[in-house]
Parts: sequence; structure tokens; C-alpha cells
Amino acid sequence: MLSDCLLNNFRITSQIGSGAYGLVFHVVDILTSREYAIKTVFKSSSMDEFYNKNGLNNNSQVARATLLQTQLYHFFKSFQKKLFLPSVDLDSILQLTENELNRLPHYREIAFQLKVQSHGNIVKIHQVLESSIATFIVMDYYDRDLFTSIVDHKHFTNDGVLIKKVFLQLCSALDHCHRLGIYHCDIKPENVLLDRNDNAYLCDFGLSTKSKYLAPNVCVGSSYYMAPERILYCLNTTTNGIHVDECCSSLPTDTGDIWSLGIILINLTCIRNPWLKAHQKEDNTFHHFANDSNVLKKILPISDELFTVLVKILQLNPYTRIDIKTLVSEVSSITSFTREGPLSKVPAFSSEAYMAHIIRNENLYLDGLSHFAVGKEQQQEQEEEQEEAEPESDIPSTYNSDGSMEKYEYTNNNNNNTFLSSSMDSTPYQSDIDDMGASKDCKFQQDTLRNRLLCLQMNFSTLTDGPNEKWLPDY
Ligand SMILES: Nc1ncnc2c1ncn2[C@@H]1O[C@H](COP(=O)(O)OP(=O)(O)OP(=O)(O)O)[C@@H](O)[C@H]1O
Repeated sequence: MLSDCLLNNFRITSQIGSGAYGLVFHVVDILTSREYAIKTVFKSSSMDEFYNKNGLNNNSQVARATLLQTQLYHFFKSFQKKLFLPSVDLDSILQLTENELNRLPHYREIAFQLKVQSHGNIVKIHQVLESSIATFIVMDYYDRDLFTSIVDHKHFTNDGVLIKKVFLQLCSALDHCHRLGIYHCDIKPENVLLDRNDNAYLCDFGLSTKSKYLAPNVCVGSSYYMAPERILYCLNTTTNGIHVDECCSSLPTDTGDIWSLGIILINLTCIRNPWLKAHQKEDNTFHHFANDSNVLKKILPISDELFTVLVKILQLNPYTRIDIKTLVSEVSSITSFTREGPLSKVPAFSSEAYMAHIIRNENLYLDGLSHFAVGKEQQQEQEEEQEEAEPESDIPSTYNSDGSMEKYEYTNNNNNNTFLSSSMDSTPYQSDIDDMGASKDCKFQQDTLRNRLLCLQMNFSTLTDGPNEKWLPDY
């Protein structure tokens, strides 16, 4: 419905996702032909107005997505399908105070992602465009998510090295977020994207928080992946293993993310979830696991080695859960994921292989090196054995012949200091270039468009002050 609509220099080609408050589109930059994803986050005030005006209730997810599409379509249509919107200076979003973020909750997601996106395994935001009904977040585009890749493409069933690579990259990204005081709180395969070389990128910071501690039973996240203390936190030491003296009004947030990593490790190795939710009263399987962790070995085809690691992750007591650094080290050195089949034998990562896969987080890499130095000879032997056993054609095509990965080019997008603190009217307006698609080869018009976009960069204060106040939702 929205295909062929133009948003600045981005042509919308298709819708690729939808969530509670927004829609995600695949777009192509008509100036560079590069692909991007644009996440459209609707302002709740404009949503409420729309629902009220049309006498609708906004409970169903499908109904919401359809209504969001309709609302956006009408918005584009009123500007002849060509919107020209100002971009918000990214640095100014990073400077927003807690008060300002409370007034603009959808900017919290953007601010947190901007804060951590220097890490190579986190989806990068390039621009934020503002309009009266929604904020448009321009991000790098990846055509697969981890869920589709695991479940539909069965991409990991035969490749233990790939499992390690993706999982360790994810650990690295999360460790980076935690070091910067950002806790994701919605780690799940749908929120991990993959590029053509099977590198992982964490996205959707919509539920992330800066709170180092959360109250027990704060139900945040997605049910399969949520830690037990977020669902049902009870004081009974005999059923949940948490010592009474450790029960308090708040529990660490980071260990909740680590629990979710454990479920993802099960997804990657077994293509299934262990339980529907970590609720002892409502989920029988989880209830049995809480009483005896050996249940995991009965319901999943996991090796003893993987079982040992999983038990350290899926500790009911958030204080005794494994930390990310140890987790990285243990998963790196694992030699079997399953009891039988292609994942029953996987190579332990040498320090070189580890470096090639996890180079994106220097802290994690440098601190983890000592672990690999010890067992290096043994690992070399294992690798040689592996080489002998496997024909060269079994090496995934995403690796170079020496086993290393293609270098990821990270370009820093800190060119926003060119913004003008413009006091212009920020109402979206139609582009005065008649057909931007047809003007692709015309350098003059391209330059005009570029200049136009540059001039339209604005400081956040221009959105929150004066005449632009009308863009702010009514909280
Ligand atoms: N940068 C991207 N590249 C490609 N696809 C993306 C990108 N960002 C998001 N998507 C797709 O859109 C879906 C929804 O995105 P996202 O999770 O950010 O939105 P959301 O509104 O927070 O959704 P939810 O409410 O389900 O968490 C993702 O699961 C993914 O499939």
C-alpha cells in the first residue's frame, strides 16, 4: 500500500515488520541505491486521536498494524506520496535528560540504541526523521532475522562453528550494552538480524532500560525468553532456590538478559524452546526443571557439556547466574552441543578463531585471552583433527580459506555536527523535485537534495520548543 512512497531520499519498497507501536519498512536510498530499514514509531497521542476519531479499540495486534498502515498511507497521500521531513541531530538525542525522555518515551529507544551502536554487532541508526504523527528511524537493513534463520532455513542444524560465532557475537554485543549501563530486556531471535556473512546484529531497544535493578515480577520481555524473577518471584527457598536473605525489593537487570541468552543457545542448538514461560505454577515443564535441572537432558538432545553450561545460565537465582565473560569462555571451548548428529562434535575455538569472531568487543577479547592461551596446544590438536576429518568443502562459504571472517567495515556516522539550529517550520512538506526517481542521474538535483537534507538537520530543542511543540505527544 505504501510502496513507491518517498520519504526524503528514501523510496519505500515494502513493509518488513510490525510491532505494538510501529511498522518497519525496507527502503532504498535513491541517491546511493543503498538499502535501509526505516522503523516508524507512531506517537501515542496521534494513535489515540486516530482510534477515538474512528471509534476503534486498539487491542488486537493485527488490527493495530492495519490501522497504522492506513494512518500512514493517508499521511503520505495528503502530501502526494512525497514527504520531506527534517532530521533530528543524533547528538542532541543523546543529550536528552530523563525529564525530556519521559515526555517523549519513543525517543528513549533511539537514545539507548545510539549510545551503544558503536559496537559492530548492534544495528546502527543513521538518521531520525520527525513528523507530526510519527518518528522515522533510518537504520542499516538486514534481510534475515535469527528466528527465520533457525526455524525456517534450518541454517544452524549442521554448523557448530556458526552457532558459536553468532552466539558469541551476541554475547559481545550484550556485554558492550551492559558496560555502558544499557540493559536490553527483550533478547530473542526476532531481535537479532543477520547479514550475508552470518554476522549478528542486535536490534529493537524498545524495552531497554538504564535501571541496574528491577523490582521482582516486573514483567518485561517476551514470555519464552523471560527470566523467572520477571514472571513469578517467590520467597520459598525449597521451590525456587533463592535464599531468603537474597530476596529484596530489586533484582539485577543484566542477569535477566543472560537468562534470555541461555534460551537462545537452546534455540540455536535444538531448534526448540524448553518451556512456554519460566513460571513454576503455570508451566509444568519449567516446574519440573526448577525441581531438578536434569529434566533438561530428558527434554532436549543436548550433550553433557552443553547441559553443564546451560545449568550455569539458567540459574533460578539471578545472583548465581554465570557472567557474560565466563559464558563466552565456556561456549568457546565446548566440543559438543548435542549427543548425536552433526552438532555432536564442534571445534573448540582457538584464540585466533575467537579473535576473528569476536574482534568487535575489545574488552571481552582482551580479558578473555588468558583462557585461550592455556589450552592453545590442545586446541590446535583438535583443530588439526577436525581439518583431517572434514573435507575443505565443509567450511562454510562465509569464511575465508584460513577460517577468518570477512572484515566488517564500520563507518562512524558522526557527521551530524553540521546541523543548523534552525527555527524553521518543521511541518513536513512535499519535495519540490518533481520526480526524484527520474532525477537520479542529474548531479545538480542530487546536490540540491543533499544540501536540503543537510539544512534540515535540527537540534532536538527545535522540536521541543516554540511552534514545534505541536509535534509532541500529550503525556
Ligand atoms: N534494521 C532492520 N533490518 C531488517 N529488518 C528489521 C530491521 N529492524 C527491524 N526489522 C524487522 O522488523 C521486525 C520488528 O522490528 P522491531 O522489533 O524493532 O519493532 P517493534 O515495533 O519493537 O516490534 P515488537 O513489538 O515485536 O518488539 C523485526 O523483528 C525484524 O524482522
